[in-house]
Amino acid sequence: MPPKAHMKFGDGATAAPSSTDKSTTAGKQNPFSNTYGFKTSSRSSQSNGGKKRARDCSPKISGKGEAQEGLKPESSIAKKQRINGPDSGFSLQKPARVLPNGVMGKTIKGTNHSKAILPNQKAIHRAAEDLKKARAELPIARSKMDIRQKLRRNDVLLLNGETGSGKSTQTPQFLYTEPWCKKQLIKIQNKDGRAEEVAVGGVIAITQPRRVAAITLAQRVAREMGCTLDRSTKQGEVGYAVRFDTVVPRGMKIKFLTEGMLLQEMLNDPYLRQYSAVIVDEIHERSMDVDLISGFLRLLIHGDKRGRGGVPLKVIIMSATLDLGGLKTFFAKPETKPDYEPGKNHDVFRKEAIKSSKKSKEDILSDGKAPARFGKLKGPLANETKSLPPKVELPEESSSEDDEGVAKNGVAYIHVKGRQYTVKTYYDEKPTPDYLDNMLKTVFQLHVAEPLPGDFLCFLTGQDEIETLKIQIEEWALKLNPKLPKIKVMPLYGSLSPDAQQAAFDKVKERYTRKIVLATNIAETSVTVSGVHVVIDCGKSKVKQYRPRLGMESLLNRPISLVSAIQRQGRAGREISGKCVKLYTKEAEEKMEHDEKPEIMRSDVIEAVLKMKARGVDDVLNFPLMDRPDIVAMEKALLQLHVMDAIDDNGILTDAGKKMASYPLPAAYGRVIVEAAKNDCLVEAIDVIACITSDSEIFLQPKSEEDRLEVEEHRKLINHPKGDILTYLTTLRKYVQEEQQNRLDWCKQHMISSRAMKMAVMIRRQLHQTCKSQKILKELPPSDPQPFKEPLPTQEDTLLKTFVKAFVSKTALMGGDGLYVTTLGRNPVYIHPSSVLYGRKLEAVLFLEHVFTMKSYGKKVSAVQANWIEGALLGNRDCEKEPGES
Ligand SMILES: Nc1ncnc2c1ncn2[C@@H]1O[C@H](COP(=O)(O)OP(=O)(O)OP(=O)(O)O)[C@@H](O)[C@H]1O
Repeated sequence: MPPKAHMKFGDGATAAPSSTDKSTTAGKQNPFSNTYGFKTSSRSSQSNGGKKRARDCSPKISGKGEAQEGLKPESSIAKKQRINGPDSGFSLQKPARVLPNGVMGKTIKGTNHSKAILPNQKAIHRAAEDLKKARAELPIARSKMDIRQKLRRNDVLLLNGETGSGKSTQTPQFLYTEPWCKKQLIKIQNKDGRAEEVAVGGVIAITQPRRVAAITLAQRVAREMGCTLDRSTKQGEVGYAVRFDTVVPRGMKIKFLTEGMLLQEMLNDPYLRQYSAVIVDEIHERSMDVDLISGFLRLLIHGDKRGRGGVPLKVIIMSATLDLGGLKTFFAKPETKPDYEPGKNHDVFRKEAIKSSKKSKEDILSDGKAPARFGKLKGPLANETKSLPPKVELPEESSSEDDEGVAKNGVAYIHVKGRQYTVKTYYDEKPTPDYLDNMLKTVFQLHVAEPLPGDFLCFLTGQDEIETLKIQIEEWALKLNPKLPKIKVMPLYGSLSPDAQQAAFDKVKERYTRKIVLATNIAETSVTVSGVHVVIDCGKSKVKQYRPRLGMESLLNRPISLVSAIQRQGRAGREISGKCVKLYTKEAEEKMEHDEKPEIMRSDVIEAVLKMKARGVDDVLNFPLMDRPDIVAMEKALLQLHVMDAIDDNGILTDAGKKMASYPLPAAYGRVIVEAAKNDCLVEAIDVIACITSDSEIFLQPKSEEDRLEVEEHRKLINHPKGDILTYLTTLRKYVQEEQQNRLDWCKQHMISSRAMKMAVMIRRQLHQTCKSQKILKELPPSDPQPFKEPLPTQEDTLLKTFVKAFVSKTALMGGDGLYVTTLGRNPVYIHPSSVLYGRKLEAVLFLEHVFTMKSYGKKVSAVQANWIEGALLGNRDCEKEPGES
């Protein structure tokens, strides 16, 4: 609870809550204490439509107004909302049902099941019509013909446009009717040399770094095109594919999908035959998958097109913060001799980008006027400053075209200037050590000052911070002056259920309420969170870092890059002019790295190498990567794959390797599955892997001592003395022995994430099916619930040995000084407090994850035997020794 001394906001002199940290309170006295509320009518009368609405939304007025809104003529504000916002048009009419794409539907009498809603076609088309005007006003609309022309004459287009200019939603819609986008029946020669007729093209793929962006963009584009899109859609022009959720309707022309899904599709369709074009969106994120996709696309554009019957694949690369120089040379026709050097692009990009950022400092996002609300501020918002331009100019020669508009190097380029709405940026005056505390205060300062409608989107580093801040905001909100708008806090992070994620995007339904979305960087690119006017950026994010010395990956909290700062800022000003409040100084921004190092250069590349091999790349060292990791790292990955039997002595993918690559899992878990199939513990191994690779932690941490004692009591029944692997096995089996309707209670009792368990069950089902189709699982296990069966001690050891085989690099032995040292590298490692083995001294341990905080910790730890490790290192699968034997 916040300290009692906190006054209610609006109680008079000090509206800002007091802080335990006096230094951060200084200079942060709430400047709005006398200006909030609805009395100062002069402010409201000066306001724009949004501010006027704040008055309309005061409880008294809105109470009356809302009841009659459906009858009232549509106000100009409501009309504006309807045009710009996804749901606002219908919120006035109180439909009985709203379809997942935000469009009204009719319910068939006698049923209330959502699938039974017949979409009201007229309403859908009217919604699309209403959006037309807003679409026509997007900056990219002016480039429509140019984009079409360039792609008629060239196969590659680099499209650089500012955040919110309309790239993701409009580009595929400009292209799907193009003549080159028609599906064609083509005769090709198949592997056996025989002629075969295949369909090529007809669909445009557009990749997104994250599932939430793929789904929300698909829904928006469907709405703009006047078609339905939900899980029951059978016919329609727009679809999407993300893990565990694919909607691919008949007649689909545009498909949003995650980068991982496109790579997965390439396993079965290496020539991407179903596509006429692939749009790679947000390439600046430089995930490992996008780097691999870029390499494969380069091979498809410039290589042998026989697999596509000679039909070219168009490639469009898009970003607001695109590194153009390197990409131009990367995709250029080899015969034009671009000065592309694999593995060296990141530095080239960086130099060009920094040079360009320094060259031009005009504020392209700002309208140049001080915003009325912040004109006389003190404290963190006082230092109003102009934002850095997010664009990077393309070097002159690259746009050179012949008279027909054909780019000499095959790579066309378009820069879309401007965005629809302005964004004002504000910086902290001085650095603050506790960004969470700073965020909390800023949220309330702005809440008091900012009119409704106007939701906030706050960027934080991870789930824990988000959940902590959510509780704090909700506690503080209880103390607010009741005249102020209510607050609804919506978390948004990767491991939330899709429905919970979607809720953060929906317009808030409660009256006189401000939505405050607390997000990780999953909301950083591509997305439009409806209703958001203000972005608050903590300036940090969690970054995965490979530590070659330790041979392990860790998650580190780091300042974001300039590119991320621009993207975060770009989440404001999408439906109306906005503000971005940065919880760092202008100087700190100037010192930011231009961009994040590409993932492939800071990660263990074993996954990348396996993915390349599985997609037919024999010579991985010469695969065209924009940036190639250190040759030593690549060789190490090849060696690891060889040790795992994924590749043979000649570097050719083995059957085991093919299987490993087919699971949507890190290579080592794939290896566990292959090994478990041999050791007759496949079903058990799948249960454990499903829990571990669920997208959030299964075991929740008790928040109080009381909770801890209670949970410990319940968890005694699932905690296993041999460690976390067997604890996961017990947990999943105890969970699925419960009837569906009891599972939530069971999870609550054991403080287990019900959401994570549901995901684990889905992963488990997917793995059972894949293994069955690979014939390593004879039959699918009987469906749940099944009675709990404890494995025999020998079965437990077999399972642990199987994991040791795949994770031998993550084992440690007890040293003479009572500390664990890793088997490879001899580095000290400690058992993490979250492990059931915390504090135990054992002969040897296996840990599946590693984190580096104050110390080097192993997580998900199991007790193993030194001779199993030795056996695994020697590749001796049959190294048998009884427990306790020295
Ligand atoms: N889900 C949505 N709800 C409401 N408006 C949306 C939605 N998606 C897009 N828009 C509108 O369309 C505009 C263009 O969005 P789009 O995603 O195409 O831009 P973009 O150039 O790809 O931006 P970014 O580079 O930030 O991803 C937004 O600024 C917003 O006005």
